Amino acid sequence: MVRRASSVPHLNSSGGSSADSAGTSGSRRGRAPVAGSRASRKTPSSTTTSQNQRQSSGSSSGVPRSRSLTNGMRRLSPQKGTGSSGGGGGGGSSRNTPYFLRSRENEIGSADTLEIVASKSTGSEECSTPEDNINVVVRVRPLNDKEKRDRHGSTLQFPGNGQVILEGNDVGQKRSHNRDSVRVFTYNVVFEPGATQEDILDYSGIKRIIEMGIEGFSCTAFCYGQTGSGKTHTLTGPPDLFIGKPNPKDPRHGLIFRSFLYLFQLIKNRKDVNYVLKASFMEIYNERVIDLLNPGSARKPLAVRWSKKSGGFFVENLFTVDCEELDDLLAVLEEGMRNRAVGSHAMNDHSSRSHTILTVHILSDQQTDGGVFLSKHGKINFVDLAGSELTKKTMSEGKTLEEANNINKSLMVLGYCISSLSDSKKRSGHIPYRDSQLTKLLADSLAGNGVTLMIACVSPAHYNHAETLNTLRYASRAKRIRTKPVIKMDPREALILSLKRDIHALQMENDHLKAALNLHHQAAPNGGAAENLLELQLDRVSSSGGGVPVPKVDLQRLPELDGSELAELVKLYMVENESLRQENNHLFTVRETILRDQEIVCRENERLLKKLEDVNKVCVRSPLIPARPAISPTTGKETPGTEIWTNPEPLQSPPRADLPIEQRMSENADRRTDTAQKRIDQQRIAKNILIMANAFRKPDSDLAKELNLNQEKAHAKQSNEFMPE
Ligand SMILES: Nc1ncnc2c1ncn2[C@@H]1O[C@H](COP(=O)(O)OP(=O)(O)OP(=O)(O)O)[C@@H](O)[C@H]1O
Repeated sequence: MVRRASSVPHLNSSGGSSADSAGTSGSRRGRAPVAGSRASRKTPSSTTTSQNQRQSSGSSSGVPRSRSLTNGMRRLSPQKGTGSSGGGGGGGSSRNTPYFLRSRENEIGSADTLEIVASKSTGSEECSTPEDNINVVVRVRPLNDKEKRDRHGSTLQFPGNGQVILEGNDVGQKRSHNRDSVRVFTYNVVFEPGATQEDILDYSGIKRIIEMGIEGFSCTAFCYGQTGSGKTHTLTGPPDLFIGKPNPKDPRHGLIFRSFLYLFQLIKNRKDVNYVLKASFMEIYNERVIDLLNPGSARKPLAVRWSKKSGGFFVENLFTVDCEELDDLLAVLEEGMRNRAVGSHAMNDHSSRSHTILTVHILSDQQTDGGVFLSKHGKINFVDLAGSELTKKTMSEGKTLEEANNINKSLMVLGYCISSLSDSKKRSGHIPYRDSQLTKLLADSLAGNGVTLMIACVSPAHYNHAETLNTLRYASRAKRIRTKPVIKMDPREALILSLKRDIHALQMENDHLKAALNLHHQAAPNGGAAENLLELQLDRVSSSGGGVPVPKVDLQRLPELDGSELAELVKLYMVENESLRQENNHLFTVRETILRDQEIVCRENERLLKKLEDVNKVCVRSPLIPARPAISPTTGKETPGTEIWTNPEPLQSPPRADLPIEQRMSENADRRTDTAQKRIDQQRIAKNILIMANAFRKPDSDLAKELNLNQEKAHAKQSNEFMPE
């Protein structure tokens, strides 16, 4: 039986355009004035809207504002497993660990680690990033009441490290001895049955997806799994949340609701960017695409077409609603949830009978430092797939059976696509996207230029062993798929931005090197040959960099420039760029010389230390001569006589196993970025130069003491920097 909302209030339409039609190129968009609330919003910012649509939009149930919602979110701290979960039976080692386990490999790139690299040679409009694997996490739901009543045990164990062990299906005495039937799967994160909805927000990688959506990437989060495994629960929470006015503080709210809060939080903090949000919500029911924001009484299906311009499929005439406020996005979610096709069968009272796709388009305009405007169009798809089902088990018949067949068929096509994409040999061949509406619309997320998170939902119960195994295999295959996320932007803007970035980076590098060398210059005013050498080098550097004129352009007028002027500007930038590069090369040569000198001094230093140690030993052995005061390797202060000099102990980081689990988890996630690495390198260089400069200044007798202390401090500081923040 299919239940639907009887009345369907309309929301603002984007003039019947497709989801793809929310183009961005070159246009300026001001942020629409923030109206008091969803109810008070009368006029859509950029769309034609009929009167009844506006009224309906205004009449949607009110939800409190983002501020109060955000405040209502509690901070997560690792929790212990509850007895009620029933999952993870026999897992032993994980019983008292947090529900989420460590991430195993690279997580999907975050907005801040993904450097935008515009293709300068072609002026391509795609700012690309390195290839990335699809991020796959697994969520295991708790045993439900019926399963507990029927005494279904758990078939899953959680050894940690992103692993899940599926026991054999041969329930009974042989189970634990039959090693062949035990399978181990590894994912980025595994959420055990006790994991909360907030855990999924915090640890699944969805936050990065949202950040990247804001940065202009095309992102997708989708839930896959058998019927009743918790997909809808994970994405939206239980269905009764959407009956009447939802309580924003309800801890059962799913990932979509929480993602909206996070999205608005991020947007609020970016005062330098103008954002325009639009949303659409559709379902694929029996291979027909229905607009959940405007299903109409006949639920007329919409056509899925190929767009030459965007190089992807899109749904024609899909409603796209302007969302100026959080409330508007929440209204879209509520509306779609009310209109989607839900049915009941033996395994789930509220089974989704369709695949749903909720898309949030994020259009942004940002003025860069140089006055250039950047327009980007990111989007985030939340996909709730209908569950695969064994019709014998669900006892589907009639309409429900037809739905089940369509669901299984489209999931099978999705499976073929995933399987082909995960196989490096088949990947370049034919991928059967066109065989189902679902795969057409997910094509970009799976193989294209998007960033994708797959949440595989499974049941721990023994009687679902086969389905759980299927899902885990499906998820493992998906994990092997590699995508290459790109930001689409205006080619002119991309080229100029990229050149300006290069110049900025080179200038920083240049300034830093100059500062480091000057430091030495000041530290050794009466230095000898080395100082002269440095001065010579610096003179050479400044004379080589001085001849290039810095282009002066009114960057506000950049869009008005014609082709030749623009080409001239680009040429100037490139010349400046080249000159800075040369200057930096010179500076690097100077640095090399200094480092070589430093090495010589270090060797001398070691020789002196050895000598000092020998002298100390002799002093200690002699009953007549009191031992010389020694220098503490840790404090650098003199210590009483009997103590002899010892080389400092190497600094040791604490054993990893002693760290709490969230720190072990963050060790992977917080791995050092290239920028951080560069910063550390720069600090290291500066420190070395300083040490050497001081060494030149001091008389020989102090050399050993001074160098040793400085090196020790530098070492300790560097070790600290290597620890995750
Ligand atoms: N992690 C969980 N914690 C508590 N209850 C859960 C969890 N996951 C699922 N459930 C409950 O299990 C039942 C089935 O979940 P849900 O409807 O989300 O499954 P589904 O995978 O979306 O199924 P279908 O494919 O049939 O739509 C619901 O009653 C839901 O509240």
